[in-house]
Amino acid sequence: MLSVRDAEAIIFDAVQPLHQPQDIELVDLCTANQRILATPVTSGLDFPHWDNSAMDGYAVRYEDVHNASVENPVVLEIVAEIPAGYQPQVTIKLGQAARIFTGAVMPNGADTVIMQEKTRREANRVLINTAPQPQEFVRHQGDFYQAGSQLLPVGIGLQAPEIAILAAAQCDRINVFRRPRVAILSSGDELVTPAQTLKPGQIVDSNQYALAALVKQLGAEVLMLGIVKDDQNNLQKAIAEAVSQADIVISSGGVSVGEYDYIQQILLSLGAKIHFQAVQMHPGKPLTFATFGNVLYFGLPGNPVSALVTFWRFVQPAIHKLSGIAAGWEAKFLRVLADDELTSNGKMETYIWGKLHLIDGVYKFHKAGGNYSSGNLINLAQTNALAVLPVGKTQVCVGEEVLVLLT
Ligand SMILES: Nc1nc2c(c(=O)[nH]1)N[C@H]1C(S)=C(S)[C@@H](COP(=O)(O)OP(=O)(O)OC[C@H]3O[C@@H](n4cnc5c(N)ncnc54)[C@H](O)[C@@H]3O)O[C@H]1N2
Ligand code: MOO
Repeated sequence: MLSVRDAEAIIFDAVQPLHQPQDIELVDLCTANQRILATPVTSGLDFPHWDNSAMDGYAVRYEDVHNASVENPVVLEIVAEIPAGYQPQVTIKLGQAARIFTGAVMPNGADTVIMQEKTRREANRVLINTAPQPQEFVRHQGDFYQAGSQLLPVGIGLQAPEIAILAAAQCDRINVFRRPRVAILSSGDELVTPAQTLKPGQIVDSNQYALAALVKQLGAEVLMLGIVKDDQNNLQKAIAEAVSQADIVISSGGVSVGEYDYIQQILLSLGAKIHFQAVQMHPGKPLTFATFGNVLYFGLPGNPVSALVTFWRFVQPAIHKLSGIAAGWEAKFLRVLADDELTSNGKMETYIWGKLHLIDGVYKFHKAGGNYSSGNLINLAQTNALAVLPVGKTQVCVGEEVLVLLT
């Protein structure tokens, strides 16, 4: 059976990131958070724009103060006060200083700033009682970056620091990649919506709502296509429509070997390339992955926990890669200590849901209590990680290191 690692490689290989010109859209800086930059950003200005003070204090000539000490303070005449935001009009001559504030432009003649705490003010004179380093507390024009230098490359995720950089560079409209469009449908005659009255044998479609929440959290657009009955015509129509509208189609249910599990046949009849139909993992073995050109199709197992585990392990990284991010789309694993004994039959890569607790600065994995069934949603609530036992590993003891996937 296909290993999880090989399945992941097949999926990544099939993902074509949204890098075409038609995938680029212009957004306001205020709505750019979490978007992916689509064109590089270059600075039009040096930063800092001018030589300026890094402290509230006095702008002086180093040659005046380089021998200052508590025993031999230097007395300078204050000839100007320079608040931030103004162009100084004076030139500081020998024996002179300017009162200056953090961020204010350095006046001509001055090359060093003495911080306020190292001085004593006496009317229009200042006593300097410490020798500074040459050019101390002056931020020089272009120290941080120069006009023409690239500030941000294509493919990075925009968060607070990048947004600050864009604002400082006066980029108030930014090219980003459009959000991936993800269509979700649930298949099964037994399914009803949460609002419908349950008849004997029926089950509420919870997968669609959970998957939609996960897709939205990743910043992608969701198209909820509802419940599709296990009828070949209905399913064929629904999948064809989903493929025409979306970059990724996710269905859940109908992928194992039951008589009514039509999905594989339908995918083939619609011209899909089916890459695999099972993965050596538990839960989640009956996972189908197919492509229609650049459109990805994930047929997730119907069992609610299996649907979420396969989403976290495979669909989430695929959405990340598709979104145009340049690096770091892979599933993220942490090495932590097990706080419970974890077991597997050793035949499948086994995913055990639970919670990471931070104890004395060390993350410990505590498995969820109750019944571990891929049909039982209840103990998945409030979990934040999946411990992963590789094929062949049947037991992880308390205190042993284990790899966890953050969810
Ligand atoms: N003979 C075999 N039977 C099964 C196998 C197998 O290898 N051989 N694999 C089992 C495993 S493992 C899983 S997982 C399931 C996957 O089955 P399907 O993907 O075909 O899903 P369904 O049969 O449609 O449903 C399974 C289960 O999940 C419930 N379900 C389905 N959709 C939803 C939904 N949208 N929201 C909530 N719950 C849903 C459904 O009612 C069933 O209880 O197959 C095993 N069988
Ligand atoms: O692999 Mo299934 O996904 O156990 O319920």
